[in-house]
Amino acid sequence: MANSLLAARTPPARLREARRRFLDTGDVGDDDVAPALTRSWRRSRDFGLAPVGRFSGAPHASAAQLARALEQQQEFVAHARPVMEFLFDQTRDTDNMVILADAQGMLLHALGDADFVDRAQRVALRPGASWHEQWRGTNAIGTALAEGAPVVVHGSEHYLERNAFLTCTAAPIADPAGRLLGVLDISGDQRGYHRHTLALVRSAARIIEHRLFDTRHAAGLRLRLHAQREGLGTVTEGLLALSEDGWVIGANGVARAMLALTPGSIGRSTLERVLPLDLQTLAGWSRSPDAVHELRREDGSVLWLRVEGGRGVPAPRPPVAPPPAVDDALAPLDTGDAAMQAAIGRARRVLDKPIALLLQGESGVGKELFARAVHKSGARRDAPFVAVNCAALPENLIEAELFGYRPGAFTGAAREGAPGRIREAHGGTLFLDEIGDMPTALQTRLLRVLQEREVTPLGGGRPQAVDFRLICATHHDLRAAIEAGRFREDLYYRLNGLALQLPPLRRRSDQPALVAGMLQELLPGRAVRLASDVALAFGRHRWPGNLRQLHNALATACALLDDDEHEIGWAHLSDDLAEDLRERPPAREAADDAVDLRSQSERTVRQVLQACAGNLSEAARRLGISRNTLYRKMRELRLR
Ligand SMILES: Nc1ncnc2c1ncn2[C@@H]1O[C@H](COP(=O)(O)OP(=O)(O)OP(=O)(O)O)[C@@H](O)[C@H]1O
Repeated sequence: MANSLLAARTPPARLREARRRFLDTGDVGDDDVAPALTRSWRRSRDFGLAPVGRFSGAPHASAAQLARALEQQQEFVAHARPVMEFLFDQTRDTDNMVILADAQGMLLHALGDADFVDRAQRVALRPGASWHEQWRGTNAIGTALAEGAPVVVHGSEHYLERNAFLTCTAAPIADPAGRLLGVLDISGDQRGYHRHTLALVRSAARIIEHRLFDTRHAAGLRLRLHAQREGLGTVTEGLLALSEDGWVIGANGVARAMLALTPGSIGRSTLERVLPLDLQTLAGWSRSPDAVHELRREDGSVLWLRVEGGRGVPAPRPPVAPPPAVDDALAPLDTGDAAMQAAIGRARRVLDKPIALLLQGESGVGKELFARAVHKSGARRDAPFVAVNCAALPENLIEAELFGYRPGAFTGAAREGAPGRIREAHGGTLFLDEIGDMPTALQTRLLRVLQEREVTPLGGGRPQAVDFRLICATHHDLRAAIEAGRFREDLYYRLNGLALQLPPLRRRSDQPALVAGMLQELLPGRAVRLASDVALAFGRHRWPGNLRQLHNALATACALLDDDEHEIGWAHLSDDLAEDLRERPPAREAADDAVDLRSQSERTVRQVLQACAGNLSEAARRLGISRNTLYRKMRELRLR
């Protein structure tokens, strides 16, 4: 349902009165004001924004930052552009702009009527500007993101008075795994408001979601669903993608609503769980892709569906050709999860460039494996890959291990000396794991090596030139370590040419594919799979040890499997894992999200405080919050 914040529902005089009362007392005092509008005004107030008077400013991406954002969201923007052009054609000469923003509210692309663009420029409706509510208060882009639903924000519903000349309509766009990608918006002069704009923007957002879905799942088994037979093939149909063994691996917004799927359940639910249909029947239906089938659900309602793709059925041509498959050492790590795909795509772009990579992620997510794959995919692949775990070595040995030593440099040193791991990596890649655990004295030496590209062994001697690609990994928050004085800030910037975040297993949408890959590697040539109840329990589990834990669990199960067995059941699992799996973790997603939000907020506050060299008034201004709110946040985050 759209959250219409429309003034049309609240007469202008009542809205003005409600706004005045809200600004005076913090309460709208009018039941006719849409709850979504009240929520958004409250958020705007809590961000410390001043509704009238001088605009306190908002971040604007540099040309390079915008180019990087566009590159990262290439697929999203490519699918949105033609739809935006169509929309622009529909609204041409009506003083309007069509705008695409990312999930943080940054404008990525805009098309507009020249006359209106001039006025819009003054409020920064141009690519690179941020329209997150944090900076601009109630506005269609920021509010659609905050509410996760289509909205119209008209005239003085905007929190900032300077935006009251606008009428804006926006709808969020999600990827096939249900993750928010951004927002499509039409903004224009409020005098030209047209009630049909909301329907137009919602349909356009759905078309973009459809295009993304069809491209992402072009080669797989797809279901088109609708409550009415005639609805199939329209933008109101539900779309579901299935893996060959029956896991739901994608669903558009309509299908998610229809089947009560949360984004977190994609990759973790089987076909049988969401529809009264088994895989065998479906496989039969997929042989006649034009046939329409009727399905009666448990509650008596009827769904019509069409099955496309899958084995033996040629998939229809995708509307836009998917990017060519790359056959490098990183390719096997791409088993379909969007966050992994993004990390792999970004790593590929810097493969042979002198840019240090910083891999971040929980223990066991595969950081070292990723680093090895980066090395093997680049031009240095035949030179050494040298891995040093900074946490595993005693402090007094790391120095000798890394930098090498001359004969007799210290008691217990090898007689002939040692070149050190850094020199061993010459020509190849140096991988420093757990870099956050490196003692500060050694951080200074490492920084010097990185700056001067030469190493001086312990015990003296001539510096030796070294040339290596640097990849570091950590599961610590290095920014927090900098704040705490445990990590050198200058070194951090040297290591962090490009930071890549590898997702924890519980957040990955490709668990079935990962399991299948690991089983193939553990028992090559044997078609072993998980029993369906074990697979479901795996899908629900938190996996605190991530891929390492999953791999160990499967290795144990394979060892316990008889030669003639093909299914891993409860009996093949270690007792403690089976016990953990049987316990359903309560409200896991919500708890995770709360932690994520907290760390995101912590990061932003830290960054801004750092950028303002501790000047709290300036930091509060840049964060768009009052000094008191900043004090409170700092206390909550234990920053003071
Ligand atoms: N894509 C994958 N396919 C199969 N197994 C994997 C994959 N990624 C990781 N693993 C398994 O997980 C183990 C841990 O991976 P890795 O050492 O790369 O993680 P890490 O993030 O560097 O861990 P830590 O932070 O503890 O050093 C590997 O030994 C391997 O068994």
